[in-house]
Amino acid sequence: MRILVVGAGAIGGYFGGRLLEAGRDVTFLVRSARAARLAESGLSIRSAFGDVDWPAPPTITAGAIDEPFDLVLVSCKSYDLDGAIADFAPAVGPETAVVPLLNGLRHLDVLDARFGADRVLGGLCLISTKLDDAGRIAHLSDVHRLAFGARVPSQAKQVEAIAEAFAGATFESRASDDILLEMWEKWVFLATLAGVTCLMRASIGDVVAAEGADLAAAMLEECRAVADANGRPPRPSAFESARARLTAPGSHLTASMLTDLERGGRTEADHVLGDLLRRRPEAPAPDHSLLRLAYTALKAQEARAGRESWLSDA
Ligand SMILES: NC(=O)C1=CN([C@@H]2O[C@H](COP(=O)(O)OP(=O)(O)OC[C@H]3O[C@@H](n4cnc5c(N)ncnc54)[C@H](OP(=O)(O)O)[C@@H]3O)[C@@H](O)[C@H]2O)C=CC1
Ligand SMILES: CC(C)(CO)C(=O)C(=O)O
Repeated sequence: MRILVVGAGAIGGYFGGRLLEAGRDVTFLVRSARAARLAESGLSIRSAFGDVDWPAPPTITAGAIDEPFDLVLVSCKSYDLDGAIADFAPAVGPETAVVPLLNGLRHLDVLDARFGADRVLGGLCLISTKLDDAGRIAHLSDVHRLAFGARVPSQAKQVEAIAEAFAGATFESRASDDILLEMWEKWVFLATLAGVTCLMRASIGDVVAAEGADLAAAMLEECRAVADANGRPPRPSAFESARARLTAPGSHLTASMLTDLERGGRTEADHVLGDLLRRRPEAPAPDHSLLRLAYTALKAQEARAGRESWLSDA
């Protein structure tokens, strides 16, 4: 199976690197700066499950793809999706499976519109990784799970082939019977985690220590209500596990969005929080929900960063 990993960042670099390590046929679609760094320093993963140091991993840049791949793993940020789609489109042929690993759900509509829903499977990952200053992938948690699954019955054979390709790599992979539900469940959890940890600029344990566990639980309820209204109520076990993780004393858990926010870079606020707000059947009036507060806080930081960079350019 020829696998194209779109982006060799925190997620693509981790799972792509693990697949390379397991001997799979992997190529990374990268932009010029990342291509140069990978050519010079290689792909490095630092993880409790074992490090990877892969000198000069196979890379390709936009414009050089001249035939379809069997699997395209999409691992860019949501705000780069349109550009990435334009770049990897030549890799998608009639038999290609596109598996996105982004948080949220809106990307499915975007990918469906470009490639057709029968090309686009569902996917998600549970892991915490970031690129360190040297461009290495730092794996920060003791979890590295990837789930994928068919959204239409005709994708069953592709799911089998992907399961076979992923088996034996150093991460947990699983074909899901209801990947859309799992994506909603992760979104409900993640939107709360991102909302709470970005608003408070602190870990879950810090928020609990400040007697804010009830706020996390209340935001989780707001997110669950959106999933319910969209016909995808989280299963009780998934919801209870989310609530326990979001209110756990001493927990170091934060969302990857907090790392982006603290770096002063862009965040996926629109994709993760804004899209959830948009999917509410009816907004309260006036809308003083916690979800809107968290979204507005992130958008205000974006506005501030834009204004400050405009001032420093002037
Ligand atoms: N990090 C985490 O712990 C987790 C992240 N996620 C989700 O995974 C997704 C990816 O996040 P993450 O890996 O952290 O993000 P990163 O920013 O670390 O990586 C994204 C990569 O995509 C690359 N990219 C963007 N556009 C293109 C393009 N046109 N061609 C080639 N490469 C491109 C970027 O390249 P360049 O270097 O050129 O900018 C960057 O290296 C997000 O939706 C995130 O929410 C999900 C679970 C956990
Ligand atoms: C919650 C977590 C760490 C799980 O993978 C995540 O998806 C993120 O922070 O972006």
